[in-house]
Amino acid sequence: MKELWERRGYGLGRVDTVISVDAVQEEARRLAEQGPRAEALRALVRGEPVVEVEGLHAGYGKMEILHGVSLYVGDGQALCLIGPNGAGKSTVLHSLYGFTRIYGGRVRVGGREVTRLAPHERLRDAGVAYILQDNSVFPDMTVEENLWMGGFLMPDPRSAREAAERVFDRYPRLAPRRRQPARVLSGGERRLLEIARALVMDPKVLLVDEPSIGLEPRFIDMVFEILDELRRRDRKTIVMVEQNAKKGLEFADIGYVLASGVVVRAGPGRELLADPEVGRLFLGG
Ligand SMILES: Nc1ncnc2c1ncn2[C@@H]1O[C@H](COP(=O)(O)OP(=O)(O)OP(=O)(O)O)[C@@H](O)[C@H]1O
Repeated sequence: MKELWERRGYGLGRVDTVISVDAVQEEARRLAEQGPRAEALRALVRGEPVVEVEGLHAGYGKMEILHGVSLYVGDGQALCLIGPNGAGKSTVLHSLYGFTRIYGGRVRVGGREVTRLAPHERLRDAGVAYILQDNSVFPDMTVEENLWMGGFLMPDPRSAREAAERVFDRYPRLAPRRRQPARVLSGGERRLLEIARALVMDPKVLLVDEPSIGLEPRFIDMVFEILDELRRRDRKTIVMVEQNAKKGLEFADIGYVLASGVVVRAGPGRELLADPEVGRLFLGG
């Protein structure tokens, strides 16, 4: 109790806060007990997991947001996290990339322990790339400069440019725009550029935060087609958060429902989609 109190950073003497911290802890424990066991989550993976999260307690500063999250996803598989606002979905991605403080548990990628690695080490050494939610292009840089930025951890600028050329070859739609500032791109092209930039380092794992946010339907379909090809053809492992639960679960091999920092349900994406309880809570009945 004292430890959680300190993690949450509350001052002494606030009896109401003591009760609420206890309540949070109790609620998380209750939800976790009813939720799926680690073995059941592990069983959703084909073969060896590429990403393995075990009993993760993580948050920001002294505020614990995830209360013992386990997560497994394999080669060429996509896992989609859904759940209410504030459930901690983005915090799971942040923790996989090294943006959070970890209080307990561990994260392994490709069999390698990365729990304590910084984001740049996870990208460079473990092949984990993070595609931010919403507009993260550098608007005043050209399209090709944006792509070069994706190779900022490469040993020299030439390798970054060569890798960027390979990405241009793959997404010819970007090539005619290469010398234009990224700000002139449409919303869909920007999202494509964000994905393309993450691919410059040829990562194994793609963390994708809200790929459909702010896009028109035809661009949403384009983005999911690109992700599908990356999963099937390139055998990338994808962990995504998606507010559009229907779209996300239709796409994902594995779906997790997160609530109050705990995994409360999990299953093959389409099975979860058909789950009446999930439908009632997230799909409007
Ligand atoms: N960088 C941060 N620093 C401090 N607290 C944060 C930070 N990012 C998120 N939080 C807090 O963590 C909790 C979980 O937020 P998170 O964004 O992970 O939830 P989410 O399930 O992704 O929600 P949403 O669907 O609204 O994006 C919230 O209480 C939020 O205020």
